[in-house]
Amino acid sequence: MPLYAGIDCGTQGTKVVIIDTEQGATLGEGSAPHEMISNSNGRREQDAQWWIDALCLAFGRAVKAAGISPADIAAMAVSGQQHGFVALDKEGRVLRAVKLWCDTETAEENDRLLALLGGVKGSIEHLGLMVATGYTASKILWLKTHHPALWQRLETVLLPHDYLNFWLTGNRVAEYGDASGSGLFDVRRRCWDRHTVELIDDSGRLWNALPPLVSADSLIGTVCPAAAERLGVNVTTRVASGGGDNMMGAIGTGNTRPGRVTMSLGTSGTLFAYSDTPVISDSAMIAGFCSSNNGWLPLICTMNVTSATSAVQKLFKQDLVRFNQALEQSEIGAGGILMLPFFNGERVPALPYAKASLHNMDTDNFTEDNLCRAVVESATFGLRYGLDLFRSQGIVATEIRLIGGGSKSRHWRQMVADIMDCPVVCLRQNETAALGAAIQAAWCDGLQPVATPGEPVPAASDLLSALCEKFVQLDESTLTRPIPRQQQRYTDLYANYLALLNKEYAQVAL
Ligand SMILES: Nc1ncnc2c1ncn2[C@@H]1O[C@H](COP(=O)(O)OP(=O)(O)O)[C@@H](O)[C@H]1O
Ligand SMILES: O=C(CO)[C@@H](O)[C@H](O)COP(=O)(O)O
Repeated sequence: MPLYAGIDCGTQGTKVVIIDTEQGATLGEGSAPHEMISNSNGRREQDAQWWIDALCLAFGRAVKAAGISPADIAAMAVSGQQHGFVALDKEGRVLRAVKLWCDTETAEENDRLLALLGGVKGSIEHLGLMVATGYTASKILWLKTHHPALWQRLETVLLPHDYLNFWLTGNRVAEYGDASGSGLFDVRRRCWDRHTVELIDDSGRLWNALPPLVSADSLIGTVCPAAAERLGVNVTTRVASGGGDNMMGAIGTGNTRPGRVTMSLGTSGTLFAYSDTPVISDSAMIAGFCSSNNGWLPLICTMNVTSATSAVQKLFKQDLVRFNQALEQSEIGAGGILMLPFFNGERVPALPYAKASLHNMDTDNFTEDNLCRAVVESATFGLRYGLDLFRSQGIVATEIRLIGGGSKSRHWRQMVADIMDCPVVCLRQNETAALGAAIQAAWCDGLQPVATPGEPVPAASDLLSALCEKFVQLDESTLTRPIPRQQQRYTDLYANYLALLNKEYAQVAL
């Protein structure tokens, strides 16, 4: 049985999807949550061991749901939240808690690095993108500055998905798509950028700590005995390159060729579109990352989507049913309340030091329902800001493929359609990053000459298209079109949001 597993280590949890390529079916899914260490300095960290424990739990649940023996899984791949910094010592021990993509404690180090690179222009010249707070590079400079003793023990720099690959196989490698979000990688030449690396550290320690790069269509090894025992798989189970979660979300939404736009309403909000050629945009806010199918993936990321909505949900001790009720019961515009949802600083626009704020409250509109609506509207306005940047680069969205936890809410889907003035649709398989990883595992495995003895190895892009065709299906029941009256109302409200943003952050070029 040709079975493949996809593992997605997201911010809030790990999800696993198991597929059967012969039947073209998803057999089972499992998930397990993660904790987060945070403080008001912008610290956002996780213990790498939590990911392994969640992986094992979610994997076991998916295997059980699929009703298969894990020993029958031919290959697997890992998708991971981007930009985290896993620092390993020589023995493969993790040196400290992992700073995540949403950590803004290293904003100062990012400012320093950006200045050393020669500002936005210099950063784009060297890397093809602007280093942003949240990327791995400033976290490395932070470790060197604040923890010199740990710095002396740094042997390898890994991203979250690379670390899980290391746990699975014992191999320390990186893959182009995820590596392109490190801030140490030249997206045009697809290699580590020595100049940037040496601005952080010219002793050779950092350069030597960067793992070799592999292309997205590679297998990186087989499962090592310790991991095989915990997962119940064979030591012959192959592990594919894997990639960043947005890169895998692109595969899992069929966004593997130009002309499609995916939007994710996860802990972060993202917007991305595939390109066959490097995308060095006029706007430094668009990150021209590489994809995890050997192309490019221009991407916009906002830091406050379900992280912001869950903060309000938690405040009112609501479950998701009650939260959605609040969206249903409140009116467009939240009675006039406007929020800037920057609980966590922000990447797009580049406001790493920003804090969230509420505006325009009076005794009438200050209700639980309005506050719930205000946070969802503001998080969605943040993505509209991103979509306008895409549109200004000629990236056309005629239909948005909507993924991430928030896309499960029909009220939120309607809001996205109205605010973006574009139809939106979800996928039948909601865990698109985990599905993308499972597809990538099948893809890499299918490209091996030994996989189908005697038969020619298919062209890489043909095989990937065929797999996407088989597994990526739109859920037509979620197709949501803009409602003209609501869309018009949101045009005005979005203008108010932009005016507020400009007023509050006039000192920043927005
Ligand atoms: N029906 C829903 N309505 C609103 N928000 C939802 C709904 N279902 C899930 N979510 C939000 O989505 C979040 C999880 O999103 P997800 O994309 O899985 O996160 P990540 O990949 O960043 O870990 C949950 O914490 C919750 O806030
Ligand atoms: O930083 C980015 C993209 O540049 C984030 O999108 C992370 O990759 C985290 O993703 P989720 O946990 O929200 O899926």
